[in-house]
Amino acid sequence: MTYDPTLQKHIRCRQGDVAEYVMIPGDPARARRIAEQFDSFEKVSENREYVVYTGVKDGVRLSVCSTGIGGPSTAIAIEELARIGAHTFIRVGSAGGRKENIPVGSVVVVNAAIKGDGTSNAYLPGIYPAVATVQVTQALLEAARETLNGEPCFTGVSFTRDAYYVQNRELNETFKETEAAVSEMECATVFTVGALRGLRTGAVVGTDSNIFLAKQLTLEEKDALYQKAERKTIAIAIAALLRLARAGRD
Ligand SMILES: O=P(O)(O)O[C@H]1O[C@H](CO)[C@@H](O)[C@H]1O
Ligand SMILES: O=c1cc[nH]c(=O)[nH]1
Repeated sequence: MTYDPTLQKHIRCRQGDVAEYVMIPGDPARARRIAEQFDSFEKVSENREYVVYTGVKDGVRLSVCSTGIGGPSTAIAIEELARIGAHTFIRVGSAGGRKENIPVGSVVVVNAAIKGDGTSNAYLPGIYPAVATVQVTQALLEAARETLNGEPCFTGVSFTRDAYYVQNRELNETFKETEAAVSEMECATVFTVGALRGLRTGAVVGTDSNIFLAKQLTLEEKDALYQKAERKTIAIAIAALLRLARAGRD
């Protein structure tokens, strides 16, 4: 077998396999649903939590790579994708709403993250903020305006954390007074790895729950609302990447 130094250990992709513009959902099944929105696509690889598709949408080459749950596997995906040519990343995620005015099934463009995870802090000291790239956030907001036809789109900070089933009541209450809109497990890593490696990053999430709502829904009700939001997040992320690709990288 010929040795290919560009073959990446975890995502099992090599130079040429992925586009410069990549969507990075956590869930491998969502990666497939994203690729299905392209005009054409092929599965490039599948290994562990990583499944990679590359295709074309409106003449623009796009890829999608699932990252699994949490910072460690997400950082690996971004590092390896960047080594084979990707430079602009949009996380297309799910998240829990963290404000009473954010119903389940909402769309939220995340512009920064609280570094409550381990991975972002392993990359850069805690005092360095996790912030999305301005151009990517702008493109997401413009795409949301164009795609949602007047339906609401929230913007705010994500509380990124590692322990899904641990709630820190005190922090939750403190963050209620801030711009923290959602909680999830990858944005801080995405933004921090991007900052350190010279990559452009952004995020759009659909909410699948909200611990602050007085009336809690059943899992089935939440799933149904999330599915609708997910379709919107996918449309927004694709439209944003098309805008960014057409504008070129400055
Ligand atoms: O739906 P994804 O993108 O995986 O995102 C959220 O869902 C997972 C937890 O259920 C975590 O990865 C969290 O960040
Ligand atoms: O981390 C997450 C992801 C989705 N929904 C949540 O409530 N938390």
